[in-house]
Amino acid sequence: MASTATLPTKMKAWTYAEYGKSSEVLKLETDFDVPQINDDQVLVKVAAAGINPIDFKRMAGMFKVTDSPLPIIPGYDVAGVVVKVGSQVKKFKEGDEVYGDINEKALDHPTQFGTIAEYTAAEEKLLALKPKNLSFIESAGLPLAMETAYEGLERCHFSAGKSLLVLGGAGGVGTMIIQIAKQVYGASKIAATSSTGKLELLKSLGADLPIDYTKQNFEDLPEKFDAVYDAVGQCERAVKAVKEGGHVVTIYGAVVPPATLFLLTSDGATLEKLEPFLESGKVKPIIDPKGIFSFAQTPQAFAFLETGRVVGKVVIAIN
Ligand SMILES: NC(=O)C1=CN([C@@H]2O[C@H](COP(=O)(O)OP(=O)(O)OC[C@H]3O[C@@H](n4cnc5c(N)ncnc54)[C@H](OP(=O)(O)O)[C@@H]3O)[C@@H](O)[C@H]2O)C=CC1
Ligand SMILES: CC[C@H]1OC(C)=C(O)C1=O
Repeated sequence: MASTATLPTKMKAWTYAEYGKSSEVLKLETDFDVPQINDDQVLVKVAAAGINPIDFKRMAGMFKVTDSPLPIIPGYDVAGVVVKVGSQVKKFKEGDEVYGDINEKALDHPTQFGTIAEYTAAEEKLLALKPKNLSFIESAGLPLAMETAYEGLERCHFSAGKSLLVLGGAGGVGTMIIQIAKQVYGASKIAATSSTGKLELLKSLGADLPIDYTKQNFEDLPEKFDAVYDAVGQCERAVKAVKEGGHVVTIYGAVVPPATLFLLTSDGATLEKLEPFLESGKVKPIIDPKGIFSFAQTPQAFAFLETGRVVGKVVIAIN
């Protein structure tokens, strides 16, 4: 048990005390309180933090009604080392290398103390042991996007031999949807959309039919799909591409029946379920070649993610 004397009481953290654009409100604090942990939580020394669009949407105040109080440390995804465990914690001990999305419900009072900091706290049920073959940086980019990809396929009742259309195949979620549909579920055929320069990436991930949305409208194709997973907010068009009796899920924007919108539930058990596919390399973390930033470069990391053109993930190396 680390004596509390060996743990600092203050830490560096990127925070915002008002809602707004990341370029205007993000500030580096050097004496932020290290989070106190509850009995069912662990304290993690952060090695890397993954950022997601929810981070800058929340920062803009899109979800302030159900948010935690300001000032907020952004960041949902973490990879790091357990340095303290609560009295009820069973799964982890000090020194364990862990990762996860620290907010069980993305919009229901996400924690004030996010992951873009030297330390963060999380319920043990939201975390899993980091896959041994992946670095902290590779792992930090996985949790929220991979859990969203998996949950959406589950909600589509996806299964072996079925066909899938992915709208937005090159992003953090889309790159996971393609791989998981192929490697975990055994999809018979995967079509996915991106702009011209990312089509080869889609094929490398397992897409049989990459669709260049700058040249083709997927809904005009004669082929229809057992499931359509919309990760870009094109629900009205998505429902035109599904087979009779098929399923359409969306994770963003207006919902058009029979599609359904869902918000992911963060769960360490999902990470554990997918671990064999990560450790075997069948499912790989996809980080944009320009997507790794230092702690000091956090504003630049957000600026890059906010372009909406990222391939896979953006990750911030912290320790
Ligand atoms: N409901 C939920 O639980 C969740 C919702 N989300 C939301 O889902 C969306 C996707 O998240 P995430 O993958 O992290 O986002 P990213 O920022 O990683 O997505 C970037 C990618 O989107 C692609 N893209 C943008 N527009 C289109 C388009 N019209 N057609 C096809 N591809 C497009 C880009 O490819 P290109 O440059 O080729 O256009 C780019 O590679 C976000 O709005 C996010 O807020 C995410 C996670 C959970
Ligand atoms: C309503 C979708 C919202 O929730 C998450 C996690 C996002 O990224 C969103 O846009």
